[in-house]
Amino acid sequence: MGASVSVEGLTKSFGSQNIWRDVSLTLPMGEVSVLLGPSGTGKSVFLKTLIGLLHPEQGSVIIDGTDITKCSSRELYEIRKLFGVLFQDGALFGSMSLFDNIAFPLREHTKKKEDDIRDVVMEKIELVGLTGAENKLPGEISGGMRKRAGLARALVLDPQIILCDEPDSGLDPVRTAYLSQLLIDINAQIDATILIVTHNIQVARTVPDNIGMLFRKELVMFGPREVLLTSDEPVVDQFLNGRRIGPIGMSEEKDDAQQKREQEMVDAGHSDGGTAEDVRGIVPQLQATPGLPERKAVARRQARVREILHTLPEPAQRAIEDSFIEEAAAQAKGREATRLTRPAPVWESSDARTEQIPAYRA
Ligand SMILES: Nc1ncnc2c1ncn2[C@@H]1O[C@H](COP(=O)(O)OP(=O)(O)OP(=O)(O)O)[C@@H](O)[C@H]1O
Repeated sequence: MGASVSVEGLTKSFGSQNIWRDVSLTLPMGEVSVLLGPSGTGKSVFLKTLIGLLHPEQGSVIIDGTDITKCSSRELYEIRKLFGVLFQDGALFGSMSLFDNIAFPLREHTKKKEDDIRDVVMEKIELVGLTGAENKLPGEISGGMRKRAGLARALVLDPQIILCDEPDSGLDPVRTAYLSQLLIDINAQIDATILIVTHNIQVARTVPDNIGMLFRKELVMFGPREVLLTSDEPVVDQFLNGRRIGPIGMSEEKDDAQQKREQEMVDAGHSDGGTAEDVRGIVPQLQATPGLPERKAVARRQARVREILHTLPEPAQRAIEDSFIEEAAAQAKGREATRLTRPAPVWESSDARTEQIPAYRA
């Protein structure tokens, strides 16, 4: 089971520039969460604060019972072993091969022999579809490959908490789909607590159990996907629909005059940049690959939603109840697919791997 992550009253500034203030949330243990927000709202700063790379001015970050804003550097070193982090740029050492980059945490934090390290590293390299590229330097491969190498490195210590900063940026849609499936499958297998920062609306709508939104230096909302995907909160609505109309502007927040001008243009027939269809609503969540354990996170999240269902607007209640029925049907189909086929996950069978994940090849 993943470790718990709880932040309370967190405030971060750089000099006189306040990034966000009074952020409180708990990442539900063993569930997948996504953090959204316009560029520059401090999502990466938030991830770095969770692992103690940046120090907040106020508030606490409790990881597995320890407040890392106040603990000793020795304790922080131990706590960091719980984490696997995929940084935005992959953060690989430029002078080391991919193999050595991925082996680095094992050599640094464990006493494993080189043979065992090789087994773990090659397993993770296969998992992310980089077999054959292990001797290359980061400068010799594409940005998407660097990203996948960063993910392999984030997974080598079998982390209880996985933080991914824009894992999909620089990836094509097919690889993004594989990556989304991979994160869901990892969660099904080890029940890790996962936090993903992304701008990808498709990922935000189909992958996480919980969604949070940073805007105007505050955490606007954080909660189960059912609640956010049916929310009328203007910022959430605008962001999930990728529209210009709404409180989010190109640089900072918009003033009323600009909002009015944009609304007039849309009323006159000019596209607002979103799709014609309203993409809000609860779309089915990605299921673990048939053959893997069912995700325990789903039942835990639905139980939380049931507790607050009566507090939500009527249309949201109806949409959520329908989504529960759909989810139960999808899970039943998954169980049936498992019973009929019992396929190994794609990366566990070498034959299947070559057949099924060519898209991950270098
Ligand atoms: N070490 C630092 N020193 C000073 N300012 C910083 C530092 N790190 C980040 N910032 C500032 O904090 C703000 C938030 O940056 P951050 O990278 O967290 O945004 P973000 O929401 O992740 O953006 P994007 O979606 O574009 O990646 C930016 O104004 C950035 O310049």
